[in-house]
Amino acid sequence: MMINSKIFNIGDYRRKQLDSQLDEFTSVDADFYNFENQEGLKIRLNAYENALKDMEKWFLNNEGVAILDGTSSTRSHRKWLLERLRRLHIEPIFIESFSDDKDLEKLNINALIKSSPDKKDFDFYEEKIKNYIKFYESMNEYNDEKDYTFVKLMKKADGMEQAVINKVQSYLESKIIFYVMNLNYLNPSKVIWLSRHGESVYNVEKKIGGDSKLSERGLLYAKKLPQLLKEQGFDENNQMSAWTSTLVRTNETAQFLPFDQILPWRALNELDAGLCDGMTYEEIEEKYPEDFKERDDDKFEYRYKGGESYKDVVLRVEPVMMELERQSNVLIITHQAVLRCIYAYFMNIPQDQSPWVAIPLHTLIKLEVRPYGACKVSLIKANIPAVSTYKEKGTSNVGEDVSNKSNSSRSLLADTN
Ligand SMILES: O=P(O)(O)OC[C@H]1O[C@@](CO)(OP(=O)(O)O)[C@@H](O)[C@@H]1O
Repeated sequence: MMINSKIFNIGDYRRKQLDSQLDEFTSVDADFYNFENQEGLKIRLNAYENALKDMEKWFLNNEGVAILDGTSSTRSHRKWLLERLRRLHIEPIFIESFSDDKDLEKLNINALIKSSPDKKDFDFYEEKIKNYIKFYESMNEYNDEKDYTFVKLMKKADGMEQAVINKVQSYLESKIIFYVMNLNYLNPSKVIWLSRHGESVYNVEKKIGGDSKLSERGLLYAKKLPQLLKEQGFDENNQMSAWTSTLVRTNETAQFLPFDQILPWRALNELDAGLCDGMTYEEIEEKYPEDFKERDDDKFEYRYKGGESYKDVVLRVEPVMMELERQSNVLIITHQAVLRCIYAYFMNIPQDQSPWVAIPLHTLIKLEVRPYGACKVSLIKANIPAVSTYKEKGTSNVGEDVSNKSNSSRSLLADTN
């Protein structure tokens, strides 16, 4: 949403603190979360103090949204926190998520075991939750919190889903609430599949933009795509949908998929190259040398004459990202620039670097999204030759066939978090 933001995770501060106190880090046990455990309470308050100090420093140089990621499940803690924040002239929104659904609890714990830096033990998390519940005071039940800005999201085992929103006072707050209401916050793990369209006639001719058909090799990729998904364990009984752009090359790539739903989105169309649409990079360099350089210097912000910038694309794909937050088992077939934006969102890649991520043709990308921001990437190569459409900074060369080169410096970072 183009809003600068930073996460301050209380668990990280707690771990840092304990790490320095102990010779070898041993994670806390579940009793640490018992509010009668004075030692545990002290350590956690201290972690909050340290996070707030860093947050204050961050706000000196940044405008935006700081996310204080910690549990504030009692009225007294929230009161303490609110006072501390107001002293720093920071106005908080509290976010509460509530569920009494045991199946969801299990799902969450199992996901945590995979990716949390704390104990990898089911009983530990069950015990920790029990300790929290003992002292839990929900936000909308107490009059003394009527002036707090908060959103409480509820998902009950009986199927009831509700949101309570209190005292929203600014545009930014309403944007944040819109965002969190769209998050599938209680279902922590999911798989998203990404792919560029098959090689297009324009890709072969080194032209950008346009609305050309697939090349012969591109069509081979389209035919192979269902098999690639199957080999990855995609189960035809699972409800799976593909989202494409409205352009011919992505629709042709999706044509052999045995899915119930294939949904074309205009928002997934390729970055609009405006006056340069249909040209090669060499032609652009020759005809508009200043623009060509300007784009290389700041590719994220540069807007083609009569066209778009990467920044414009990020804003335009927002509805797709919001919908994606709710979904799992979606295959998105789109274009080089749009895929970079989507990939950067999940992989936390800084804006200025995102337009330079190499996303090769004829490669299926599997993203396993997990809590703690960890995301596992696997690249599944179709082994069908294709040109490269990657343009290095400072040159106008593209077109080399890189489909069989693995681990080249240009390939997208695999298996990072
Ligand atoms: O931002 P750069 O690196 O120019 O990449 C975007 C370009 O990628 C291309 C291919 O060169 O996309 P596409 O995936 O639709 O084939 C162009 O149409 C588009 O202008």
